[in-house]
Amino acid sequence: QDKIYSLVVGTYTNSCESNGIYVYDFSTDTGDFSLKSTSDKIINPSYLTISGDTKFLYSVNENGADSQVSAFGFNSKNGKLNFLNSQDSHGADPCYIINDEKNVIVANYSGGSISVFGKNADGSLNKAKQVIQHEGKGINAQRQESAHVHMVYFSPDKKYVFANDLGTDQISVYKYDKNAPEKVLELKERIAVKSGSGPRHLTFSKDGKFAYLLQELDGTLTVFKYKNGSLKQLQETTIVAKDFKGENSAADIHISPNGKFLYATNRGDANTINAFVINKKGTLDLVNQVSTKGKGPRNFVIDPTGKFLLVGHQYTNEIVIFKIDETTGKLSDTGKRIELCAPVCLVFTKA
Ligand SMILES: O=C1O[C@H](COP(=O)(O)O)[C@@H](O)[C@H](O)[C@H]1O
Repeated sequence: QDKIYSLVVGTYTNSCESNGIYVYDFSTDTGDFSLKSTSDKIINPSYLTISGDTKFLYSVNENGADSQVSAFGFNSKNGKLNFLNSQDSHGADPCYIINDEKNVIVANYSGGSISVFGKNADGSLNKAKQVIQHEGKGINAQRQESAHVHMVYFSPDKKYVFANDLGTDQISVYKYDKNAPEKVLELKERIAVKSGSGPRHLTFSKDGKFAYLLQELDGTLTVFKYKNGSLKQLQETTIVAKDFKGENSAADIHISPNGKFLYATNRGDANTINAFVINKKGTLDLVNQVSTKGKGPRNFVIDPTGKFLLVGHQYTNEIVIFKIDETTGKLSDTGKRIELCAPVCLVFTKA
């Protein structure tokens, strides 16, 4: 019997014809899929997050200075979305969103800020209860002219929130108090990373002892030992091939559910994905680099059973489905494609 999960995809709606959010059934036995529902037409729900009980979905609506954050009721069986409400994002171009049972937290890229929204019992969102403005710049005049928060991410124990700022080359570590009426986030420290590298996405090892940071502007991949909100650098490697010439635009990073392999993508002129083995010390050994078979691999996801890796291509308008070799970590193209406009965020949840 097939194991079926829901695959939920957030898209841009301003570059081609898209309703916004698309929900598919996905078989982790075969890699086959079928569309089961879409949202009504909404503006650029490029990033989304689903509540732990799968009853609610929260998305950003990237729209310059007029950006919003939206709440939906979600039926993970039939994929139906029921719009609840929207709130001002309090920062231009929100590009990452996370949630727990109490709050929704958003990274505003162009605005360089973080906003925290309390949840109501019916899943809808209150107005922002905390907005933190990052300040500063970096050495890359075009891309680092001001703060650009690219990701907010819970620590494995959810006691901290990490905020990667591409504009200032810093990871800000915030203590997280989910029950606080206003001051949910309190700055613990700011960690400087390589100048001009542009911190973008990070992930933690399965045992929570290591963190892996992907830097967009130069393709650096930094490995840290992690404990109680503190990061200690262990290794600095790269996703850029030695002979590569062209623009880098590193994008996304994830670890396989068995904890053995780490994958990271590069956009720009590369459009590649690197596979690494995570060794016992938490550091990375390169397995190989392959083409993602499209342009603009903005995000990717690994199915919950670890058999398939799906890459969303923002510019070639399709999700490419790779099979993972569970012994070596190598990817092979299944030839299966999900065609849709400008896919960005891919999330698996129970069906
Ligand atoms: O300038 C912008 O950049 C952010 C981040 O884009 P990314 O492709 O590097 O992830 C984007 O979310 C926003 O729409 C855009 O205005």
